[in-house]
Amino acid sequence: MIAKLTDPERVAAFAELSAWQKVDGRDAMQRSFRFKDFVEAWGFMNRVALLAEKQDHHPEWSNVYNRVEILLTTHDCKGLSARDVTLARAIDALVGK
Ligand SMILES: C[C@H](O)[C@H](O)[C@H]1CNC2=NC(N)=NC(=O)C2=N1
Repeated sequence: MIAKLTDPERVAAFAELSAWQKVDGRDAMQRSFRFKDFVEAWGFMNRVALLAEKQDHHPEWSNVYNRVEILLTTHDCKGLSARDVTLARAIDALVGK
């Protein structure tokens, strides 16, 4: 069973992943992305989907035209874990931050 992040790990994670925000009422992190159009947004989602499969860790997300909302949390521990940090880092690397 994967462990939830400790308080110091949580502080470090949100400091490092500064584009990600805490979520009201859930132990999760979220980030919004905006692209030129749907094709760009969909291309990004394809890349994230491949990362997620490779990491066996899957986002909760939605898309409206050129916007993509991603929420990361770990269902296995009902909260944030190191898996979310790893996936968030990889997603940030896809968009160059
Ligand atoms: C069986 C499979 O490895 C698990 O269900 C994985 C798949 N993807 C997952 N994704 C997320 N976000 N949380 C999980 O706990 C999780 N568990």
